[in-house]
Parts: sequence; C-alpha cells; structure tokens
Amino acid sequence: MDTVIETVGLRRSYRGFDAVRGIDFTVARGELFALLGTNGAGKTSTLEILEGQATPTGGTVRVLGRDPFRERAAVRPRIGVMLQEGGFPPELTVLETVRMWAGCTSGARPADEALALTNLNHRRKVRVKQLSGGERRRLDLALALLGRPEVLFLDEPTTGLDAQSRRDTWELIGELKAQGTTVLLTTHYLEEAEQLADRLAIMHRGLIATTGRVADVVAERPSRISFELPGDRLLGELPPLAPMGVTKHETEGRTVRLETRDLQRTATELLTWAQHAGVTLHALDARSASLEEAFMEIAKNLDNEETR
Ligand SMILES: Nc1ncnc2c1ncn2[C@@H]1O[C@H](COP(=O)(O)OP(=O)(O)OP(=O)(O)O)[C@@H](O)[C@H]1O
Repeated sequence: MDTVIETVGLRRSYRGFDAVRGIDFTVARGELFALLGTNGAGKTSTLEILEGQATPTGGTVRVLGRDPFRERAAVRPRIGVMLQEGGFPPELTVLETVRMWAGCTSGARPADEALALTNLNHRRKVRVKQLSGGERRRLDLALALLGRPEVLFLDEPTTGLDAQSRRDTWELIGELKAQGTTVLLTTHYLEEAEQLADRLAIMHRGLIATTGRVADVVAERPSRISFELPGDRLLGELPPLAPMGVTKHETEGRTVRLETRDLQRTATELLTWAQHAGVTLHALDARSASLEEAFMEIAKNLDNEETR
C-alpha cells in the first residue's frame, strides 16, 4: 500500500487547550478519507497540520512521505488546499482571481478549465464580492484544483451549496478520485461521507471515536423495527423476541420498537407471525442503521462517559 498521508499520536494545543489529543490514521494513494465530527472536534486543527500551515504540538505527520511544514517547498506544489474561508480580494473578478492564483502555481491548468470544472464559467466577469456563498465555495475549489494536485484537502467543500451544486461537486470529486487523486475531506453532511468516502473517521473532542469503511462503522450499530399493534391485540400475544434475533425492545402505548443485528431474519419472522396470527402491523417501519445514527450514538455515548 502506498501511504500518502500518515499521522501518529498527533496532538495540537492552543495555549494549554488540547484541541487534538493524539490521533492516528493513514490514507492510501487514490483513497478518499472523510474526517467527520461534532463542532469543535478538531477536524480543521488536524487539517491545518496536514496542509503544512501549522506544526503539531506532539506526534508525527507525513504527507507524500515528508513533513508538510518543514518540507513545505517540496510538498506544497503537490497538494491542493480548499480552506473553510477563502478570503479573496473582493474587487477582483472570478477570472482575475483564478489567473492571479495560476500565476503562483507551477504547471497550472488553464483558467477556463478550472472554471468549467466548477461550473463557474458564466460568472467569470463577476466581482468576487458579488458572488453568492455557494459560488465562493466553488471558486475556492477551482483554485485548489489549479495545480492538478496529487493530494486534495477539502475543508467542508459543500457547505452553503444548494442541492444541485452539492451533487455536481460530489461528481467532480468522484472524477478526481477516479483519476487517482487522494482526497481528505471534512464534512458535516453525513450523506456526503456515505456517497464519497472509502473510509472515514469520526472525531469527538480531539480524539478519533471510530474509524473504518462506512459499511463497517454502520454495521456496528443495530437495525430497528417499529410498529403499532391493533387495538384488539395484546402485547403478550407477540412471539418470544430473543429467538427472532431481537437484542432490545421497548413499548410505548401500542407502539413496539425493536433492535436487531439481523434485520432480515427478525423482519421475516415478525411478518410470518403476523400473517399466521392475522394481525395487521400499523405504521410498520424497518430500517438498517445509518451513518447518522452511528454518529449520534457515538457523540451521545462519549458525552455520557465524560460527564460520569
Ligand atoms: N486559534 C485557536 N485558538 C484557540 N482555540 C482554538 C483555535 N482554533 C481552534 N480552537 C479550538 O480548538 C477546538 C477544535 O477546533 P477545530 O476548528 O479544529 O474544530 P472542527 O472540528 O473543525 O470544528 P467545526 O466542525 O465547528 O468546524 C475548538 O474547541 C476550537 O474552539
């Protein structure tokens, strides 16, 4: 495996406040790795170190086999960076901004190509201050792509984008990945991570709470079934739940909620019982765990542990 990004025991403190408290992860060439986390979890603090904008308080970091801060001159031309806040000169037009940036970038793509990739060609003559928030994010992305980077760091690339622009950006990121670009992105949109990420890490208060492929992170969580029993049926009429694979259950009035690690088996046995018993299950809902549930549960559990 060709490791492109590696952190070992990475720490970052701000005047005694530990924002990143020792994290380890690797990203292989061509992989898309998503850093998720609650607000203030330490994602941007981590990203800034990987981008060579800051030094770690402890631990080591390697990007393309080098120290991104000390060996910035060697690393910077090979990476593309999209910050959370771009900060462009407001009076320049979109095209002038891209040309100015291209002037500082070795082997830059033509400005037209960068603008076409990010669907900004029709806005080329507009001043930056007149762009919408979403258009500014796309301009940020255009600049990050100018140098045809081997590694792309994207800090919340689709925040503020409308649904169509978000999907266009996902498509573009997917194409860049297909061309072999290694991507590390942070996002608050769990659907974005589900769509794009090969692997992800969920950060919480400076630590990685869980990491793995999306399917693995989700597989650690139970699936859920809920339904309402009709008024003429008693809860006691339900078959024994444990043999159906139910790991947890609760009732509220006539509503029954079940958790299971084997959704197909539990659902099949429940529906078979209902059919034989002539019971109609109202408001029946059966669903696999989602990344969102995994995320919420991790954040809740860790908060409970810390307040204990
Ligand atoms: N320059 C700084 N000085 C002091 N504290 C800081 C500084 N930058 C960040 N922090 C703190 O470090 C913690 C981690 O911040 P960071 O921006 O890395 O989190 P994040 O996961 O990117 O959050 P968000 O999702 O809200 O963007 C937060 O508690 C933040 O207030």
